[in-house]
This record gives sequence, C-alpha cells and structure tokens, in this order.
Amino acid sequence: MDPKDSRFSTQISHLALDIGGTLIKLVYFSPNGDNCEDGSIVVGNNGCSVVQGRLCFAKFETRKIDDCLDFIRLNILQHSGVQHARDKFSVKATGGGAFKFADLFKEKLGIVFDKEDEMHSLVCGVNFLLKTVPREAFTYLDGQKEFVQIDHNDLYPYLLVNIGSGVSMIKVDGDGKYERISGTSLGGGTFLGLGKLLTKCKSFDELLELSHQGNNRVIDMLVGDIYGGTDYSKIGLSSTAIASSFGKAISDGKELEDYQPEDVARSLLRMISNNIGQIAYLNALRFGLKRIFFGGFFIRGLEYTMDTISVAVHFWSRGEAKAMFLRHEGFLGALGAFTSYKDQSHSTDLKPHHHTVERAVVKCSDDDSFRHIPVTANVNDGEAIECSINLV
Ligand SMILES: Nc1ncnc2c1ncn2[C@@H]1O[C@H](COP(=O)(O)OP(=O)(O)O)[C@@H](O)[C@H]1O
Ligand SMILES: CC(C)(COP(=O)(O)O)[C@@H](O)C(=O)NCCC(=O)O
Repeated sequence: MDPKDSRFSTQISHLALDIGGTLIKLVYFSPNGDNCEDGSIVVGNNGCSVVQGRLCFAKFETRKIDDCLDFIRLNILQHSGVQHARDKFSVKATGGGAFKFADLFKEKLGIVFDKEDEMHSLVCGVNFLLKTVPREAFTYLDGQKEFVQIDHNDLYPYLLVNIGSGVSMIKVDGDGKYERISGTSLGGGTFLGLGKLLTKCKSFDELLELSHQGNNRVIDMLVGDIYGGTDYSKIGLSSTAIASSFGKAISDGKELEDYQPEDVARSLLRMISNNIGQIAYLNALRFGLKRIFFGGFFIRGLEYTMDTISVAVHFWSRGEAKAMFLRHEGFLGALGAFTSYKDQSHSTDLKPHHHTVERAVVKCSDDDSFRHIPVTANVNDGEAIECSINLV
C-alpha cells in the first residue's frame, strides 16, 4: 500500500486528548515511530490494513494550551498536509477541557471534539494497559519494585485511584462496569499550588527536586515529639510516625522564611501522598477490594511518593491490600479515549479511521525503572508502546 494513501495518514487519524485541570495529555499513533514516513502495512484477508507502529505520548501544561495547539498543527495537521482541518477532523477528547476548550480547538485548528466521559476513559485506559501491555503494573515497597503478573481472568474488582489535580476513586468491576465511589480535592493540584506558594518554586519539577533534598521531620510533628521520644505502641504508632503534618510549625516560633524550602516541599509531598493512601485504603475497605491501582501525573514514577502511598496502604490494611502503580500512569484517560475509536465508524478521510489496537508491547529493561528527578521533555514523556492497529 502506498504510504501516501489517505488510510495511511495515521498521524492525523489516530490522536486522542485528555485535557485536565493542570495538564493536557496526547496519545497518537505513529507508524514505526515518531514522524516515520514508511510504516509497515499488511493488508489482511478481510480487507483490514494492519499498521505497525507506536503509540506515542506527549503532555503540555493546560495553562500553556497554545503550545499544544502548535504541536498538533505542526506535527499532526501539517504532517498530513493540512493547514486547518475545517471542521472535518474529529478527535476523541476527554477531561474537563474537552468541554472548556472545544470552541478554541475548532476555531484554531478546525478540530471538533468527539467527547468521551472522563471516568469511562480512565477505566478503559487502565483495562487496556493491564490486558495488553506486559509489565505495566508494579508494586513499590521498601525500595523494591516488583512487576505484577496480571491474570486476565482475575482482574476485577479493583480500585482505581487517579491522582490528577484532584483525586477520583473508582471501583472497577469489569469492562465498562465501574462506579466512582469517592474522591478528594487534596490532590496533585494541592501539592503544586501550595508548594508554589510556600517555596516560591516555579514548576512541578522544581518542587519535586526540592522535596528530594528535604527532610520532613524538620516540620512534621512526630509521635516521638509528643511522647518524649518513645513509641505509642499500645495503638501501634512508632515514635517516627507522623503525628501531625506541619505540626512543628505551631511551636517552633519560626516564620516561613526560617524553614528550608526543601523541608517544606518534603512535608507537603508526604502529607498529600499519605492522605491519599489512607483514603484509598478506607474506600478499598468499604467494598472489600484488595487491589488498588494508582494513576495520574502526580505520581510521576517518583520513589518517595510511591513508597509513601504503599506504606500508608500497607500500614492501614495491615498488609491485606496492595498498592500498585502503572508505567503509563499519566496517560490513562488519553489512552482510554484513544481505544474508544473502535466503537465508531466514519466517513470522510479526515475523520479518524475506525481502528482497534491489535497488540501492544512495551520494551523495558530492568534498569530503566524510575526517574528520581523526572524528565522535563514534553514529547514522548511516557514510554512509547509498540503496537499494530487495524484500519478498516
Ligand atoms: N510537568 C508538570 N507540570 C505540572 N504538574 C505536573 C507536572 N508533572 C506532574 N504534575 C502533577 O500532576 C498533576 C496533574 O496530573 P494529571 O493526571 O495530568 O491531572 P489533570 O488531568 O487534572 O491535569 C499536577 O497537579 C501536578 O501535581
Ligand atoms: C473533578 C475531577 C474529576 C477532574 O479531574 P482532574 O482534572 O483533576 O484529573 C477531579 O479533580 C476530582 O475528582 N476532584 C475531587 C472532587 C471531590 O471528590 O471532592
């Protein structure tokens, strides 16, 4: 098949967006990798074309939405020879921004959003990853990362905790069978917002870097601070457990400026992560769920965050419940929206092709696991997923 065939213009056809309160996430299919002109296409007996390639990932700050528009214009529309799609190009979009920015995308790029529900997309994204991508889920405890073998016949029920700007907790019972059972407004947006105010740092990466160098015990009030250095063993609290986040600031007689921003950032990260871990466990307990998957860009593969969440879940559940993390944590909604193309038929060349993701493989080595200080690159921020898709 001629790569210039309209059915091959997958850069334009296979794109999904998740526009959240803080970040815009993009998932797009690129035949044989980024900007590749000659993906391999196999035409099946049934007339379907099977295209080999990659799912690529990119993210942008929602407040810098113009960067995202430029990216789509330059790398997706123009790559396909289109300046302005003149309302013919409909893409799957989810998240609050699919409503808020629909007019902007239509006006600037001629792209019309085909909206997918945010919770539905998150669940579809996680189910897709767990069923299709090997070594996607892992546990993290005491500095040890372990990939979890997912038994497709024993996947449900589970609790999905998505930590974005705010936090949603969803009980998942099957494909398309789910219920949002809880949430909290103390999420990634709280960490970043309070962090900016308290430490004067300018970005999430800066805040994470600070937190990496800090010591939360300088500001947090520990059980030992209250109990004269001893454990409160009768109720199972060790002297080093945090009794009150930021509690030392009550009586230290210090101003904000007297604390190191590193220590403030560390306490804040610990406070938010701990709280989410605890609420997640309580909700798992409500419904007897043993497996909790954590997603959302707040996690960013950060060891300290995952360790804090895992310890909270382990501690409160007395080892009964398990916290698990996902390699593509930040792109759950966008992936879910991407996979929903398969439910749709189309008519014009510029509309998304009907496709199904056939097979997906993430290449990963054992030493690539975590980024202490996350990469700042926008494009391909998640690991690309090798896959093939069916075009009909
Ligand atoms: N580069 C970044 N810029 C801003 N926030 C980031 C970044 N990386 C991770 N985060 C964290 O992730 C959160 C957003 O997570 P995300 O899952 O994208 O949620 P949303 O859909 O609400 O934007 C932010 O509130 C912040 O805590
Ligand atoms: C409103 C939201 C679903 C939006 O998703 P987000 O952009 O934060 O990923 C989320 O922020 C949320 O669930 N907030 C918590 C609200 C609450 O349950 O109190």
